[in-house]
Amino acid sequence: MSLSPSIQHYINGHNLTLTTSTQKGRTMVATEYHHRGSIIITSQPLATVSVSDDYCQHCLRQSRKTDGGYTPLQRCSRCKSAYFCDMDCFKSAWINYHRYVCGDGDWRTCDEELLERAVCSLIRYKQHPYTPTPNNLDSLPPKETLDITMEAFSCLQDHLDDQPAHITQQLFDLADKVLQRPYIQQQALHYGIDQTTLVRLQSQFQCNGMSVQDEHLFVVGEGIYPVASFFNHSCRPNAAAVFDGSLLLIKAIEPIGPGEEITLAYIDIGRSRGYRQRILRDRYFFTCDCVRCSDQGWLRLLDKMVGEDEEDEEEDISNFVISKPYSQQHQQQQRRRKKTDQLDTLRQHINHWDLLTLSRQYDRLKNIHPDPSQSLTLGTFTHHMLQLFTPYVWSVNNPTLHYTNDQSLYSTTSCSMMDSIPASSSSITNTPPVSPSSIYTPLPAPVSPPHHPPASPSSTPSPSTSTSPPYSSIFLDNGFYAQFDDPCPTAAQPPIQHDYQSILTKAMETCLSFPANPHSTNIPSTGDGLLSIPVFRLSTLAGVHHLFYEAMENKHWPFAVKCGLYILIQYCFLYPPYHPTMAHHLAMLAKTGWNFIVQDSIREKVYARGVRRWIALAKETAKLAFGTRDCHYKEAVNLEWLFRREHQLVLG
Ligand SMILES: C[S@@+](CC[C@H](N)C(=O)[O-])C[C@H]1O[C@@H](n2cnc3c(N)ncnc32)[C@H](O)[C@@H]1O
Repeated sequence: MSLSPSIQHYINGHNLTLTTSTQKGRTMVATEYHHRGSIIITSQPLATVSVSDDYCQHCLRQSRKTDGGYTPLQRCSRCKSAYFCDMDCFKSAWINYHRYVCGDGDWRTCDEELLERAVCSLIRYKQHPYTPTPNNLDSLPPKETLDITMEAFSCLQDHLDDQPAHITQQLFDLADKVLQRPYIQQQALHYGIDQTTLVRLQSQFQCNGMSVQDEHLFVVGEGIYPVASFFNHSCRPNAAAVFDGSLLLIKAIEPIGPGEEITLAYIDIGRSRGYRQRILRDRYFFTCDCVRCSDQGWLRLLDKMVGEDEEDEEEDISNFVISKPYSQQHQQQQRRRKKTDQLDTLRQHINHWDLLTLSRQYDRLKNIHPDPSQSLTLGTFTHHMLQLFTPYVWSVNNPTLHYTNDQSLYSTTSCSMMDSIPASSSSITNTPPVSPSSIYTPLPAPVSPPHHPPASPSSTPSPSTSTSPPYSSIFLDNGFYAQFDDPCPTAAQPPIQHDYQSILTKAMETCLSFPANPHSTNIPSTGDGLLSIPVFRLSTLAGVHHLFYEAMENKHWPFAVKCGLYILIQYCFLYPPYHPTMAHHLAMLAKTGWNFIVQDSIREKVYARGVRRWIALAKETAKLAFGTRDCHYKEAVNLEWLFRREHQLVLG
């Protein structure tokens, strides 16, 4: 379907263009350079549904920040069941939808409410068509007016012909039900909105709907975002959707050059290949051919490495079946027992993992490898991969980060932090651990070219002869530099590749060379008397996630730090370095690490280096993934300030 001139103008005004391909349909392509962290375009919702009473039903914010702090949500005084930020949100919600359903006592499914809301929006638009003001036509970048949202909506793909018959029947049933609502019936008839229209709408929702997330990546609602729906999917996307309330922002998580397609991930890319393919096929009706899914793609080894997690998926699916036959129940019991056993084994690995010894042993100047004849433990896997990944995965990706041999690591006079110091922190004299409430942020269900020229072998300092190791710093572009006690890539051992793809490829090949790869039938012992576990597998990651939250709740920081480090390594494989999920995890790791060293007044320098690294990476990643107004960034700035202020006290 061809696009109207106003949508074309809107898209072109954001340095984008829509091309068409036979394989993917419309494809959003950059016409200019979009730098990493920039907002490519925003998208207004046509309709949203909040899935929790903790969020405003209109703007999907949890509570609104005012000068006096946070204002709690207000309950509708009539129905006492709907919550809103304030009178403005309440009035808008009332006009759009709430007035029809307030106090009617009916329970609606999410799909049903979304359909009703969308139909109400359509009717309202037909009643009051939008007239553009000259201002809107001239502004650059152009604003998303209501007619742009509605026009984009009118040409969304629907894949109605691809729907199986039984699903189409369900769509017809719901369409019937919604058309009988008194507040829809007459108006729908008047404007020619019939059953077929509603069936098509639902099919459009299926392949264009988006989950709305809060700043902690919790799903808080579902929404239809017509402009954002022009973007295609990739399991290695170069852009990500983040939300400011109900407004969707598409952010570049990679530098995107003119002519490059801009892609989002429709599903969690932390899931297995089988899971992703199934959802993309059943819900979006296509087979993904991205760099991770295609046999020729540079990331093709990843899914081989992390394996399938069919068991977990089967469990997810069978939880929806209310009455299960005996054999199914028995199978479920067995699976639960297996899961408990798996968690016990993981706990043993983590308890056995000596963080201090392994941190010193796997020093980046020593070229220590785990024994290739024995399977990896969680600890040896994590420390071995840490050598390859951090901070190199970030530094090769970001031209504003670079290395130096500056040795003024602990000097508080070496740079000005004043711009970043939070006003409230200046009076702190004795720093407590970071408030647990700010750290209990559950994970979601459950981010180029080389910038460092390869060094000639002769320029690589030898670890054994080097008296002053080539420690490195990373400069952040706001004038502050966060220094890393890590050798420059040219000096690090095992050798660091000089571009992102090579780092990941090398890491995947390294992992797969160990006997504990997920496809080994006969996994040897770990050499530590521990049961072998498939360390790179997604089911192991899921287990460690579980233990991470458990440890944070119990304020068991050393245990939590180890889980957090392992999860970080897995995320380095699964997510691009500036992906929101990565930023969120780094923020938690930084807080966990800080609590670890502060609570027990730990003085080991190797720990301080680690914590400083996580804080700096959390700040850097949050800034680009979410922006500087986001809570992750502000928390990292606070932590950074605390760290610099307190490290003298903590470390002596
Ligand atoms: C949200 S729309 C994206 C825009 C769409 N290409 C269009 O023309 O409107 C989702 C649909 O686009 C197509 N699509 C998205 N990503 C794709 C991909 N990586 N490969 C093939 N088709 C894709 C599928 O048909 C999917 O159902």
